[in-house]
Amino acid sequence: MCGIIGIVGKGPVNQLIYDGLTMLQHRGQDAAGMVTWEDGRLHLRKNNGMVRDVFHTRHMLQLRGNVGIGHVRYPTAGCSSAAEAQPFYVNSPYGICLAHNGNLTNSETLKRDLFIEDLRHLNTESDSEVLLNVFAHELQQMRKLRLEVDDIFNAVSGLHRRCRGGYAAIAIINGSGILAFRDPHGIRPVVFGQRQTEQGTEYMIASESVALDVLGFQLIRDLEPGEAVFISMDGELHTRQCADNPRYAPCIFEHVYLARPDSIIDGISVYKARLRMGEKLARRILRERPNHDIDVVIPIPDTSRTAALPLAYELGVKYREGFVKNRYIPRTFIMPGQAVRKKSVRQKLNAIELEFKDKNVLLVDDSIVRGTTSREIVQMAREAGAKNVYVASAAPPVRYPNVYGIDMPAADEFIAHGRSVDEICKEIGADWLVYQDMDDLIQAASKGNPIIEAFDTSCFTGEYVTGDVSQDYLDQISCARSDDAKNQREAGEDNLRDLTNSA
Ligand SMILES: O=P(O)(O)OC[C@H]1O[C@H](OP(=O)(O)OP(=O)(O)O)[C@H](O)[C@@H]1O
Ligand SMILES: NC(=O)CC[C@H](N)C(=O)O
Ligand SMILES: [Mg+2]
Repeated sequence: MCGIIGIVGKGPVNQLIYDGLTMLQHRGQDAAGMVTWEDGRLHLRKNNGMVRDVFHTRHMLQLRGNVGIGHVRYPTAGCSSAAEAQPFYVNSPYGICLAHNGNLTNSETLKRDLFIEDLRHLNTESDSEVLLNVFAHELQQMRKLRLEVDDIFNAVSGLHRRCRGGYAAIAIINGSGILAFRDPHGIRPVVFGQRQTEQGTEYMIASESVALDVLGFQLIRDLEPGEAVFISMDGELHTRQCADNPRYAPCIFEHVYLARPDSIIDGISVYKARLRMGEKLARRILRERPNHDIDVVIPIPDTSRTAALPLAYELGVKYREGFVKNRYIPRTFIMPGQAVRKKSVRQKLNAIELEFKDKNVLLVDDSIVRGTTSREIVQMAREAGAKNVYVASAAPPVRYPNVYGIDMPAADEFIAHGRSVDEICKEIGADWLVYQDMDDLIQAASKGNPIIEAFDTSCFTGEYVTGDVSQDYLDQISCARSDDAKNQREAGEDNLRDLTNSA
């Protein structure tokens, strides 16, 4: 769940893209990048780090032009090296840069095809470089010096036929304009909007509408599954459905955790969806424990706060912010490696003792994945003097890997894997644990837009909307991307760097 952005403006776009990327920072904290276009030249800056660390004044001065794209990365493929930061660039045909949110599930096959049949070299392990090269190859097939809009859309159709998985992407094609497309299930989000200036209309495309709001763009709409939007360098907008069998099935985890609450995704207010999750969870609690003895509801900041408030209200119990969040520690779930995640939960959250002392507290989180947060937090609540510690999760147990752009590759890393709810409760050290029902979660999201009848719920149900995720593939990613595998790889990379330095 990286963040992507693209702007065709009437003046310099570097500061707009920088500001937009900071609004999408919650989608990727590992690396950031931006490319701008100016009279046939592409200016690129990307590196590991948060947006504020990657772009310094000297870089911003270089990022000239009225058209550009940007990316914040949370790796789901390859490694976390700066070489895999995005946008990626390919010089032929035309000069293209691409920023990708999602994960391809057939990238190994595509890599082979690209090398053997399309004679293309890939320089990293990133699936996004694969996506860019597939697109570049499809465009090259047109054999045109000057591209027509239909050529570009036909290339996207060709890409849809070859690529599998989740992908929302924005590309800049030298001399032509900016293109965005969304996979045929619309798994990852993309919206576009416009704003009027004295020089004419400016267009913006982004992962989440919050980036448009803050930069003063009005939301036009979401891209539909399989659809593409193209905005020429001089600001003409075109859209086309490019997939043969598009079917809406967006990722429900965007509504649970990934997206900001002030975004609207596929016509659904994420904020309202979370409020409904809280209400539904309260009703479940009342069904299971009509005579509960909860004294106070305490959210686990940040994401669960939206759901915890209506939950407390429905229960008729006080809502108290018993944990204070250190605003300088970012999201822990998307940090790379268990040791840093665990340490960061302690640095991030601190208990206010008086809200816990001698009370039966209900701690509310949006989701429990590896259990890093809940294990620590339950212990902190006890240390703060709580009498009984209950935990409620606004999403059902996460038991299956995600393969569409969330880095949850190894089922045995999830606390709910192979455990009953009672066993999970024991594992996190709580006195009682309750999860949201799957149907309630789907209703909480779909009520915002009844047109969307299906969601990708794979991490809860093991049903993958693309219908082509084999056990073999799941075994492969578990092997390649588990925390252990990453640790080993990173140790190897350090050795390599040392060797390189000493050479
Ligand atoms: O069970 P776990 O593996 O710990 O994952 C789940 C936790 O991680 C996320 O919080 P995070 O700190 O990433 O971000 P937030 O501040 O947006 O809640 C999420 O909101 C849960 O609290
Ligand atoms: N989280 C994402 O969307 C990741 C994009 C891409 N698969 C990468 O690893 O860089
Ligand atoms: Mg959290």
